[in-house]
Formats: sequence, C-alpha cells, structure tokens
Amino acid sequence: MKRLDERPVTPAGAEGIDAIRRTPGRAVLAFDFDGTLAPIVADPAEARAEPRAAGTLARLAARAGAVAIITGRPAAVAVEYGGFAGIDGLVVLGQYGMERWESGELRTPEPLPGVAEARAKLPGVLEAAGAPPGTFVEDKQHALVVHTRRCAEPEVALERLRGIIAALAERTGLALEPGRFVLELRPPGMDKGVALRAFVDERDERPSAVLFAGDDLGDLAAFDAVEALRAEGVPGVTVCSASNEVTKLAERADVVVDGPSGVIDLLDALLDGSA
Ligand SMILES: O=P(O)(O)OC[C@H]1O[C@H](O[C@H]2O[C@H](CO)[C@@H](O)[C@H](O)[C@H]2O)[C@H](O)[C@@H](O)[C@@H]1O
Repeated sequence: MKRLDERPVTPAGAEGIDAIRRTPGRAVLAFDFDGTLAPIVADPAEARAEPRAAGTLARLAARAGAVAIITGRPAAVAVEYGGFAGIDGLVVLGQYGMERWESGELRTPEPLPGVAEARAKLPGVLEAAGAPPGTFVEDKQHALVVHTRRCAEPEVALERLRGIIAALAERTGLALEPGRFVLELRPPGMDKGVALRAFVDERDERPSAVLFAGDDLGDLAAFDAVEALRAEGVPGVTVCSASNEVTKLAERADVVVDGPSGVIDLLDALLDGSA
C-alpha cells in the first residue's frame, strides 16, 4: 500500500490530513458511494461497495468525530449495496441529502409533484428524441435517472438527450444533475455541498478537519463546501477517486487516488498511522 507521504498532496490537503491525524475524534469525513466506495458497473442494481469498505468505515466511525455517506442513491439502497447496516455511528444522506439514514432509521420526505409529471412524460420524451438502444431509466422515487452506459456509444447518446432532458427538467420544476453517463431529474435546492455543510454544522464543536471523497460532477458541490470551510479556518481535504470518465475532480482535488480501492487504501493508511 502506498504511504500518504508518497502521494502528491496539495499543501492545504496535507494540513487537513495532519489535522485529522492529530485530532481524529473531532474530524468529519464524508464519502460519495458510486465510483468512490463502489466500483462503477453497467447495471446500477449490481453495484456493491468495495469488499473492504464496510470494515474500514466501521473502524473510521469508531475513531472519527463523524462519518457520513452523501450519495445520489436512495439512502436505504446505499446501506444495502454497501453492507453498511451494522456500522455504529454511520450516517447516510441519500438523494443528495434529502434523505437521512441513521441507526437503522430512515427519514425521507414526500416526493415532489414534478417527479410524477416527469415520470409520466419521460418515455414519450425519450422516444421523440430517438434515444438509442441501451438507454434506460432508473426510478428512485424522488428522482429519475436516464442512463446511457449500456448504449453502443454512451457519450454520443448522452449528448443527444441532454437538451431534451434539460427542457423536461425546466417544465417540471426539477433540476438536471449530469453524471457519469447519466442525466438525472431531481428536486432542486439540495446538493452534496448543502448536505455536507449541514452535517458539519450539526456538530457541537467546530470540527478539527473535514474530508470529502468523490468521483463525479455532483461531488463538486461538496468540494466547494470543503473549500468554504477551509476559508473559515477549518482544515480540509478533498479526495478524487479517479476515472477517465470525469477529470474535473482530479483537477480540483488535494489527493487523487485510483478508484474505490485507492480510497480504501488511503483510509486504511490514515487509520493505521502510516499516512
Ligand atoms: O452520488 P453517487 O453515490 O455517486 O450516485 C450518483 C449516481 O450513481 C449511480 O450511477 C452511477 O453508478 C452506476 C453503477 O455503477 C453506473 O452504471 C452509472 O453509469 C453511474 O453514473 C446511480 O445509478 C444513480 O442513481 C446515482 O445518482
């Protein structure tokens, strides 16, 4: 396993890592799910966390001030696919922070009416746009996700659909959330940055440091939140779980690691003091 001091880390990131090591009991660490803790697969229902993820998160939750998963998935799905149900102290903020799972309890709001309207219109919209074979819709109750990963040319398919899905989002009062070969229609107002900031602000004490790890465009809002906290004097670390599908996070991150296994290696190094 690569030691942290063998990796390129920005000076601000190194400060954040030092602060986590010095005072882990007041550190807040949060993670995206797909692409960060779970390797990307063609069928979203087949995604599962990296086999070491639950064990490492359990150790982390026992040592850190607070640990959360902040995901676009429904919280219960991330708990199930991650194997996270037994992790004491873990909080899962699902659907970009609209849902909260904690100690086996799920809090979820009523779906926005625009989602039902979009659900009814989406099949016709996709047909009218000539969605290529392989395009499919994932219905998350609070949001609808158009996937193109299974198309012969996923990027071409995504670009063909982008405009018409954006128009549907506008007509139904929803936000368009683009991601790795996905266009998601979801309620506006909440994002991973808002969710992370609220999670940090719940603490009784100011955190010693904040870390967020992600891989996709929706995670940039959480990177913004880490940077805003840094500007307020809270040391922070942004970690990119790298892929060749999204490069924007690697350009912004303090530390870049090689996919979900690299994220777990990094956390194990932090926990084992070899960081
Ligand atoms: O916030 P996340 O935990 O990263 O969730 C974002 C979206 O992830 C899922 O899609 C991605 O993973 C799939 C399974 O590996 C993959 O097939 C797809 O191409 C990826 O974009 C999920 O299906 C979405 O609902 C989430 O919004």
